[in-house]
Amino acid sequence: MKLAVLPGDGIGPEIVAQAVKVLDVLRRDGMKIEMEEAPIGGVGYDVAGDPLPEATFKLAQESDAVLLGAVGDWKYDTLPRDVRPERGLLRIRKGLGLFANLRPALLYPELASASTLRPEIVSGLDLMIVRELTGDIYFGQPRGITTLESGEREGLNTMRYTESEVRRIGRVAFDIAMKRNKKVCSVDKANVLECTEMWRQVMIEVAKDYPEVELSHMYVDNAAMQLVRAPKQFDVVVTGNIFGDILSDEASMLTGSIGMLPSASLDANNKGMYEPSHGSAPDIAGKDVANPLATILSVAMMFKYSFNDEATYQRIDNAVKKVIAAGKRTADIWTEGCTKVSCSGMGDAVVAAM
Ligand SMILES: NC(=O)C1=CN([C@@H]2O[C@H](COP(=O)(O)OP(=O)(O)OC[C@H]3O[C@@H](n4cnc5c(N)ncnc54)[C@H](O)[C@@H]3O)[C@@H](O)[C@H]2O)C=CC1
Ligand SMILES: CC(C)CC(=O)C(=O)O
Ligand SMILES: [Mg+2]
Repeated sequence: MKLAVLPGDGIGPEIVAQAVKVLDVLRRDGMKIEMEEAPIGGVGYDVAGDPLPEATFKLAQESDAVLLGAVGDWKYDTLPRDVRPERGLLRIRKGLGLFANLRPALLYPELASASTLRPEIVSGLDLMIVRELTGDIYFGQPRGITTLESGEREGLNTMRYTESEVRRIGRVAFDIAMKRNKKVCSVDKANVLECTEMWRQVMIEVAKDYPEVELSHMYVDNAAMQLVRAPKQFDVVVTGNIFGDILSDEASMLTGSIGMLPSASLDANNKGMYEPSHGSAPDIAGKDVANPLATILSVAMMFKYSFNDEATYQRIDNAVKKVIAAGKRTADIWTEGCTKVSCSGMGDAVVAAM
């Protein structure tokens, strides 16, 4: 298999290096994996004047899967919007048709004490956020900052979905629910946003093809509250791009840290880009302290979702479980009595456990 490796900015290169170590173990054991690195985000802008250089996009298109670190740094905030690092990320997602973003929030039992919630509220937590990734307010036109005739500025974004976009992410969520606990909660703001009122109508229509699955609906403000009140009421949560972005960061803290939340971004044929749910964390970049487990677990997801290789998924996941059970923790999930390890130390520990 050919993988495009896009480390990106901030902690991106540090965490991706640990995931590559894991891939190297698989290679050592006989798996044929070819990896090619390319710039994206701020680094892409620095070397090619574009946060998604043409050669990077071509490599991603021609590869069987993409491994991405993260993009962004405060130093690019003054650039014109079209060349900011985050636009490179939005363009590669859209360009590759990666409309389905799976973000599993799963609590490893030994990390209950690192969760922001009491152990009895989170123990056994295993929820799957299915976030639509190529529509919504992140992509809707018109957008921009303009000056009105009155002289004051107006900032504008457009929340927009077509029926077919909602239907296809709905199907992804219901298909996943069929393999889990047959429960889908669709999160919207249908009481005030027409875009999401249509979202709700379509989810109800999709549900008719899945009579075994129980569909519920929740407004996003309530969902944000319920996630920290009683998160185990959820199994599969399906929602739009912006709500899913926000709720998945919130859900990550139930598992101990955003450094624990992997993700798969899939197209209609399960070709995918695998990336941690967090950003480039400029505040800790270059210090070898970031948690690489979300990225390593994203590699595990790559085998499960793009290569249909459950055994390799399990091998990586079990190695992570072993390391956590052995008490090794990066700073973000460290609690009293555990052994603090660096980002590279965590990568080495996972490799040893494999
Ligand atoms: N997928 C991506 O590439 C994303 C990029 N961004 C970009 O990242 C930059 C920073 O954004 P923030 O809002 O600060 O979000 P962030 O997710 O980068 O960081 C938020 C907080 O979580 C911590 N954190 C994140 N990942 C961690 C890890 N693996 N281990 C330990 N701690 C970790 C950071 O140190 C920070 O305190 C911005 O330029 C933003 O646009 C933000 C989110 C996603
Ligand atoms: C930079 C954003 C568009 C990405 C983000 O926050 C995410 O995908 O979680
Ligand atoms: Mg986000």
